[in-house]
Amino acid sequence: MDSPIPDYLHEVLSACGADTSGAVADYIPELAQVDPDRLGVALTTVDGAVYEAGDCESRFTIQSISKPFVYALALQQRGLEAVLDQVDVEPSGEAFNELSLEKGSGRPLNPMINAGAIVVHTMLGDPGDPQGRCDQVLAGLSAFAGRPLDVDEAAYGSETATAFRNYAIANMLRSRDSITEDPEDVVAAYTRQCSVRVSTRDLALMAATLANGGVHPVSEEQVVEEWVARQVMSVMATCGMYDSAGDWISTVGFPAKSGVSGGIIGALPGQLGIAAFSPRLDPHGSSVRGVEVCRHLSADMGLHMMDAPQPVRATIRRMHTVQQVDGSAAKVFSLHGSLQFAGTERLVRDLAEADAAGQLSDAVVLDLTRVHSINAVARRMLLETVRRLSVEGCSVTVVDPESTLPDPDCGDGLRPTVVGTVAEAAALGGG
Ligand SMILES: NC(=O)CC[C@H](N)C(=O)O
Repeated sequence: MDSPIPDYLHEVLSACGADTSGAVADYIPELAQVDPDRLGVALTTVDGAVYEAGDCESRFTIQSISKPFVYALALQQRGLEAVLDQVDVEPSGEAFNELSLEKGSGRPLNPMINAGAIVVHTMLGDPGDPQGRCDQVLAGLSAFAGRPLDVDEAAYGSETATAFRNYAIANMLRSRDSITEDPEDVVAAYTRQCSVRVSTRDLALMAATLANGGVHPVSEEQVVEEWVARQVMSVMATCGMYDSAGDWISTVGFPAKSGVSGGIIGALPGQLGIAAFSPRLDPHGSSVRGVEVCRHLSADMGLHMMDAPQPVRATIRRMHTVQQVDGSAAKVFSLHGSLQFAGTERLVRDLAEADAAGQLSDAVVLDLTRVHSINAVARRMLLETVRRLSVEGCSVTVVDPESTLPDPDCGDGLRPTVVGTVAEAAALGGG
């Protein structure tokens, strides 16, 4: 059987392909030369499956899509505090190339607009070493892509010759000591960052690395730590689409970043990296058809982050009573799915209510056979509940054949009995 997913992606491209509105960026002369009809989409799961349709192999310059990744590298190298000290994380509601700084602090508003990205760029490597910085940027972006990338020298030359706006921004930053090097050198190095060549497929893998907590889905390299990926995706969600960020997050609903060469990425934490490419841009500087492709994917595939997940009561699959060897009854709570705060709260509440109503027998069995993961807060809540029940004289047995709750230490020297099946729990009970 062939997977239906590539066929679906082809359908999305046909649905979006007819729209020829917008215009290629021409403030960078080299970008005005590209074939405006190119269109591609790629989707990568966090375990490394890549699906693509259309033009996914041809290369284009990464432009502003470099910003979240270089922000990630700076966070990893300098730490959150040091980076926040220089660049805030507030949506600007302005165009990407606005000459603006935050009132009061004088910092650029966020790292997704040029002012912020230029400062973040200078935070990598050793001060006064633009060459070393460019090497680090290229190595870092390559690690995110999982293959060695290169720089499009023609695009680089073309942009540095016409980067008047960025020179103005860099001079503004220099006048406030937000950057300390020569503004022209800084713009040149930042422009090299924007001129790194990628394919749509590369971008999908880079986005998937963020979605996968900083680990590349194929090379399995931990490119940045999990907290870094979280910080970057948060800022992409609020600032990645510049002055259309609010519309984007309410309609499409996943963290994203666009660039003036026509690329756009989306990262859905724990699930997917998405990339689309089509050079004609809307007035915000984002790909017209790339945005449309993302809208389709989000609507068809249910990718909006704010879509309510399954009702939490689903955590308790079944509640029943079993007879133990000594003839007494034990209450069995069979749980399933992935335990987080809300689902575990429901279990704790049911236990507390049953206890208060005198309906809880002296033996309780927590059956985790069908639970596939327990996060940190759910673990703490479960162990504390076991501890409290034990202190009240209730014997708690945990059925955990796959060790989903390893080392169940409740504190105070208390540990529940752990067995592999409910039958084993009943065979132990009361005896
Ligand atoms: N939005 C973008 O992609 C802008 C990147 C471009 N290199 C610039 O700085 O102007």
